[in-house]
Amino acid sequence: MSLDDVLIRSDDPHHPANLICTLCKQFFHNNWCTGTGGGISIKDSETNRYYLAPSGVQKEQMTPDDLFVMDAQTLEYLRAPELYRPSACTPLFLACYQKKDAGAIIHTHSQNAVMCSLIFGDEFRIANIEQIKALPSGEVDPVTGKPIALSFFDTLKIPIIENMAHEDELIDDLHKTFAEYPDTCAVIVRRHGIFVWGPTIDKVKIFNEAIDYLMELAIKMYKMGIPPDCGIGEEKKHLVRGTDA
Ligand SMILES: CSC[C@@H](O)[C@@H](O)C(=O)COP(=O)(O)O
Ligand SMILES: [Zn+2]
Repeated sequence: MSLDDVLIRSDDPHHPANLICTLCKQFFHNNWCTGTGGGISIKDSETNRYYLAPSGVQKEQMTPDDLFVMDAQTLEYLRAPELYRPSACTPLFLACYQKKDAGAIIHTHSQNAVMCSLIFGDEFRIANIEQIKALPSGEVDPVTGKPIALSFFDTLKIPIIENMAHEDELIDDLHKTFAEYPDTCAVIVRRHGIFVWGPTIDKVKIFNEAIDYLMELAIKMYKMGIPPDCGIGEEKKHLVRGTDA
């Protein structure tokens, strides 16, 4: 096998080159990555390489041959398919790798993220919902060294930044949210979608699914007049009568 092949060929379904393609197919069917929008980048921790999708392609139709591979140390491309440019989101993915020590990043154009960005101001908030427990609090257990999840009684807060004409123009606001929300694992981009990151692709997939569930629920609560971050038992006094049949 040539070096080019070695970078992307594996029988292991969990190899980053295979996983990016499999997950993008799944995300297409969730309406998260359609019409070329959205994408995934995964770091291979063993080889210290970033796997990146090409730009402007139907993400659900990608094969490992279409992927870019970058050396995480030198940031040089080890593999760059001639036909393509790397994803426009590459600078944002690199920021998550470098500043958040991410192992993978998922970007979707989820309509739930877009709707929440229209409903909320600078911050998406939802509280006291069981699914919140799938998300990290940012704290680490001093004894086990493992990350501590949010509690049922916590409020999930995700910053919302304004969209720009080009992805790379989001970089300053992304860095600002890293400073202002050191514990967040996601940023919503208004009228655009969401970026979610975490230590491994398995974790990021869980975070993205949990956040999307919570955004969908928040939209339903909002429609019923219930503030998504209202306290337990407070919902009844907000409920818009006659719309809950
Ligand atoms: C439908 S265009 C979407 C892009 O502008 C971008 O936001 C995006 O999500 C994917 O960019 P890409 O360069 O194709 O990886
Ligand atoms: Zn996008």
